[in-house]
Amino acid sequence: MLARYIVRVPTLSRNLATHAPTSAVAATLHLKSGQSFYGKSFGAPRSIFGETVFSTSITSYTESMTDPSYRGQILVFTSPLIGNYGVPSNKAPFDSQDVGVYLESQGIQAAAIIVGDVAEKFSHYKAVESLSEWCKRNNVPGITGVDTRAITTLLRDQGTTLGRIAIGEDTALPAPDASEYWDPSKENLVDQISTKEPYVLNPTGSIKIAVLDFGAKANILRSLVRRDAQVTVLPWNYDFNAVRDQYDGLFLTNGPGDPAHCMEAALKLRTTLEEWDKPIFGICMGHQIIGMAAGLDAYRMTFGNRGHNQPVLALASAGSIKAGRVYVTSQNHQYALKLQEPFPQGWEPFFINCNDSSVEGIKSTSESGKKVWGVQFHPESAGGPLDTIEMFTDFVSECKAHKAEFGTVKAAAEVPLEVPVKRAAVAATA
Ligand SMILES: NC(=O)CC[C@H](N)C(=O)O
Repeated sequence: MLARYIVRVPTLSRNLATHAPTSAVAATLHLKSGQSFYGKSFGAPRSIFGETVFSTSITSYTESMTDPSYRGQILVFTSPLIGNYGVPSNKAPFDSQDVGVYLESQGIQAAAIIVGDVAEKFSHYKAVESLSEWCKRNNVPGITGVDTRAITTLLRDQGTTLGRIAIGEDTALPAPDASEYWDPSKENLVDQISTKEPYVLNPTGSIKIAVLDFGAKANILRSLVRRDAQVTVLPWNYDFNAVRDQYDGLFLTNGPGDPAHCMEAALKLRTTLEEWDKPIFGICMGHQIIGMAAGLDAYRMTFGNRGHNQPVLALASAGSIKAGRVYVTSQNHQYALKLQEPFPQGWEPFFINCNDSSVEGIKSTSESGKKVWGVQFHPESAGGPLDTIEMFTDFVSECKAHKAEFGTVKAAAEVPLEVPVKRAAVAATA
């Protein structure tokens, strides 16, 4: 009888037995601005360079670290204890209904992580390894035992700063010269991470959405697939205009680095906006590209916004979004669109950040006759709140409505495939 009152915690006891303690190997974070922070190494014993940023998220370190937008960045977590629920398996069955991974991409994207106190013991029913073991397997270094509040205060005041993580023997070396620091914002990180070849997810979906991949988080693709969209993922600089009429909508994803490297995509999108009237939705980098195509400028913020608690005020209503409401959002960005007066013809601000008044969204005006939205935050969360997840439903519904009214027109690119067959058939019967 009593057995049913006994709570069983099998994963806890198993993990406690298998988890190794943090090494006593020294690790140092050097900042280009001259400060150094001394702690202990965990994860891979590898010295690296990167751009030092902080995130105020309390949970979801696994999702943040696999978010391709963190590529090249040394991620400082302000939450003092990280790792206590371990790391789940990243394997998900590739059944065309899902996207092949459980987390946000194949592996860890951040260059390194910095935590106040890494949890050596972890407990979660899905956990298969510790944060430290996962970092080691992915060749990603970590530092624990440093004052992350001090680092965060510095970064908040002086802005995102280039950094160097020195591990073990390298900690005896002097801090690098300013000229030695690697600056990821000088590189086209999107080109490194974007798919090289187009591929299709959920081929039986009821509407066809093309996705320009700037470094897509898996949950963006999942959020479309789960709304019954057939998703064609295209390289970031793909000539979408050549095939656009095969699709019922266009989606532009998040992505790492400076959006200026993606001007080529923004210019192509300008043509799309001029000549194509189907729904378009962009998130984060995708939103910045839409803004640049619309004629807005993007600028580098001091320390950006990274965290899962960013309040944004809706300035306009559209679909599930109601003007005047505040939504709490998940964010990870360093750049933003400049608020300008007046806004380009046919466009209006959609959301504004309640903390720093940065532009959080833009949309086409109702007079423009278009259905185009971009948001700086992440409605798909992973991690973070789902306040704005219905924006995906809004987008898919708009694509379906457009298709119901006008149908999907076959593109010129498809014609050569069909025309010879039809001609041959006609010739044979003549
Ligand atoms: N998450 C993103 O897409 C970020 C966009 C861009 N890399 C920025 O930092 O602003």
